[in-house]
This record gives sequence, structure tokens and C-alpha cells, in this order.
Amino acid sequence: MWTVDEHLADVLSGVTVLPAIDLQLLDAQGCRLDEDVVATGDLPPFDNSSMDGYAVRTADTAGATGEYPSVLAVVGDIAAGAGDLPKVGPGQAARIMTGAPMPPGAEAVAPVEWTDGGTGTGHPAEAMTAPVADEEVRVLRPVPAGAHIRRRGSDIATGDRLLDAGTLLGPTQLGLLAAVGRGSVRVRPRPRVVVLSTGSELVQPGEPVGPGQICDSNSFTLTAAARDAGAIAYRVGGVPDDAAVLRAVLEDQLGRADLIVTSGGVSVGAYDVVKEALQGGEGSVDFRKLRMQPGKPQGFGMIGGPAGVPLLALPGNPVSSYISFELFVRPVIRTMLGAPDVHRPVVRAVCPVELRSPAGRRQFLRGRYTPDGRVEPVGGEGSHLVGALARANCLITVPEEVTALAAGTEVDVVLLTA
Ligand SMILES: Nc1nc2c(c(=O)[nH]1)N[C@H]1C(S)=C(S)[C@@H](COP(=O)(O)OP(=O)(O)OC[C@H]3O[C@@H](n4cnc5c(N)ncnc54)[C@H](O)[C@@H]3O)O[C@H]1N2
Ligand code: MOO
Repeated sequence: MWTVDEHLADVLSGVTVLPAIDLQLLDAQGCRLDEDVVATGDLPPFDNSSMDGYAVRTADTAGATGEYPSVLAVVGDIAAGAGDLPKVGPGQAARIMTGAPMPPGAEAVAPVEWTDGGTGTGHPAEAMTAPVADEEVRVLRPVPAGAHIRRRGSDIATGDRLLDAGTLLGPTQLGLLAAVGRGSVRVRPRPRVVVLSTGSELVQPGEPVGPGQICDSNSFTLTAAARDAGAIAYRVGGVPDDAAVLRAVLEDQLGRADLIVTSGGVSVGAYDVVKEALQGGEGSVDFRKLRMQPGKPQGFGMIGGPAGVPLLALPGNPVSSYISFELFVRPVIRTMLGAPDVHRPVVRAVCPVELRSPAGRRQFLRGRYTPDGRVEPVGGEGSHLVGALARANCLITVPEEVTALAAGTEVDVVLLTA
């Protein structure tokens, strides 16, 4: 029999981060950068206005008041995106919109509310209106030099290091890459994980359930868990207990997989098809028993030749397959991703009830952990208890050598939601 740690070490021994690829920005969401990103230009790329108003020369507005406004000739109208800019000379102003480039000669922007907006009333305007030919504008207060100008390079200067290799790309990092003109980036890709459940008793949820049949739930749990871990997961539900069919399905799936996960068919039953299909032959999947509960029977190996794809064959009981995923498959996905946190966090917590565990097996009980450092088991030990599993947010670990823990003992807790 293998210990949990020996099996995990064996599973991880050949796994490395996947080779980097270039992806379009939105395809790179959730991936980690595989390059340092350095700015090749300034941002903003040009001096521009942060307000809708008038670009002016400061000397022209010195001493301006509501009673004695500066009256300036409007020589142009600059919208955001304008390429042709009027020159602003003494006694002149240009209408300008937020984000539009500053015209030559102007030193500041008077927001429209500091002017009469060209209405000729001398009263503060509330908003820009349509431009009037040969317009004059009255500026009602002095405009300090540089007011309401967003300077070229004030956000990012050419040569700035923007993002380090290893950075996880979320919305704001992708926005930054777009802002500096990157259409694609070099990232560590998401592993492609094929999830396959076996069992002739399985029907797809939503289909009629006949005598002796049950709904395939493992392929949903495992596919969602693989996505949660950062993978692109493909669900192949309900392969019947027929070794030839299973081999054909695996052959078919190999081309799109960095990792294959199966559930069911690894025990000692007469129809344990995964074992039958993958034991011996050209594949080198090894079936073994682990000192743990649940999750005793496990398979692991490479299929599709020596440089093939790793395959983890998990037990069929729903709780067993999910816990096996968390302990063994998730770390493979996280390693392939190049993530710094390969394993789920483990914390200590006080359990107010007595716990029992079989000798020689590390037990993983479903539990509810609260941030005050307490944990309680939910449901019983049975590996079929999906109701309790869905209420759990952690696994309470009872070590191999321990058969009973008194109420109030501190235990290790694997957090599933962090
Ligand atoms: N004589 C023995 N019997 C069993 C042993 C043993 O050591 N000796 N080990 C038990 C343990 S522990 C486990 S775990 C299971 C593992 O069995 P398999 O991996 O072969 O899984 P199956 O027999 O195919 O299914 C077990 C159980 O889970 C249900 N199942 C399977 N797939 C799904 C699915 N996709 N969605 C929902 N439920 C699923 C299946 O109907 C069975 O009830 O073996 C024990 N037996
Ligand atoms: O190992 Mo089984 O996984 O105990 O139910």
C-alpha cells in the first residue's frame, strides 16, 4: 500500500509547467505572464484635457472675474481624436473636450463652468453647447498654468516595467496591456483536462433514470473542480463498462489533453473497466491502494506512449473521486500552470466533537470551518454522501496512526474554498 504522500510525489514527479504560448488578450484571462512587460511608449501618449472647456493662455486670464471677464476669441474646436490642431495665440482660446490633445500655444484648460460657454451672457455655463461661428468666450476666473492638463507620460513612461513574469492576468492587467497597445501576450497556458466518467449505470442528468441507474455526477464535479483549479476542462460523461469502448474514447481524446482524469472502474469488481482497459499493454497505468479513506483505490500513469499524457484514474464513489481530485489532480493542474500555490492551504482548527478513524489510513472527513478557528464534521464517513459534501468547505485530516481524537482536539484542516 502507498501513503498519500508517496502517491502525490509519484504523480507530481514528471509534471512541469506547460510551454508558454502567445494568446490574444481575452484568451489570456486567468493565465500567468511568461514575459516581463515593458512600456514601449508613453501613456497618455500626448498632453490632453481632463475637462470639457477652453484651452487658454494663462496670461490672458490673469485677474479675470465674473464682473470683469477675459474675453477671448475662439479659434477652433478640438474633439477627442482630433489630429489637426489650431494654434492658440494671445487673446485666443480653443474649445476642447475631455481627452482631446492640447493645441500648441495653450497652457491650461478652463472648464466650461469657469466660462460663459460662449453664450455672451457672462454667466457661468453649465455645459458645452454647439459651437457658434466667430464665437467669443468669457472666462470668469484666472486659470493657473497646467490646470486640467493630463501630461504625456504622467501614467506610464517609455521603459517603465509594467508587469512582471508570473503575474496573474485579471481585468485590470488585461486593460493595462490593451492600453499600451498589446494585442497578445506570452503566457503559461491553462492545461487542457479531459474528464471522463465510466459506468454502465450512469445516465446524464435530465434524462429518464431507469431501474438500477443513477445520474452521472462525478463528471460535473470533476470538470468544475478542474476549471476551478485553472484548467480548460472537457467533460466526457458516461462511458459504459466496456474496455474496447473506453480505449477508443481515450484514443480519441488524447489529442486535446494535457491531462486525463477518469472516475470509476478502479476497484476489484467484475466490471472495473478502467483497470481492465489500462492495465498492462502499451499504457503504463499503475493501479494501487493508498492508505487513505476515502480514496483507497487509485490509478496513475502515462498513456499514448512514453512522452504521452498523464492519466489519473480516480475511484467512482463521488466523495472519493472529489477528494482524490483535490489531493492529487489539483496539484498537477497548478504545477502545469506554474502557479505558486500548488496545494490547498492547511490550517489548524479545534474540533468540538470526538472523531474516529480506521487504523493505518489517513482519513479526510468533510467539515465546515469557521474563521474563529473551529471546525465540525458534516455528514458521515460514507463515500456516497454528496449532500453533505456540498455543505462542506474543508477536509478534516486524521493522521494514519490516530484512531480516535477527543472532543476539543486541534486538527489539520484542508481549506477547499480559499
Ligand atoms: N470488494 C471490494 N469492493 C470495493 C472496494 C474494495 O476494496 N473491495 N473498495 C471500495 C472503495 S473504497 C471504492 S472508492 C470503490 C471504488 O470503486 P470503483 O472506482 O471501481 O467505482 P465504481 O465501482 O465504478 O463505482 C463506485 C460507486 O460510485 C458510483 N459512481 C461511479 N461513477 C459515478 C459517477 N460518475 N457519478 C455518480 N456516481 C458514480 C457507482 O454507482 C458506485 O456506487 O469500490 C469499493 N468497493
Ligand atoms: O476509498 Mo473508497 O474511496 O473509501 O470509498
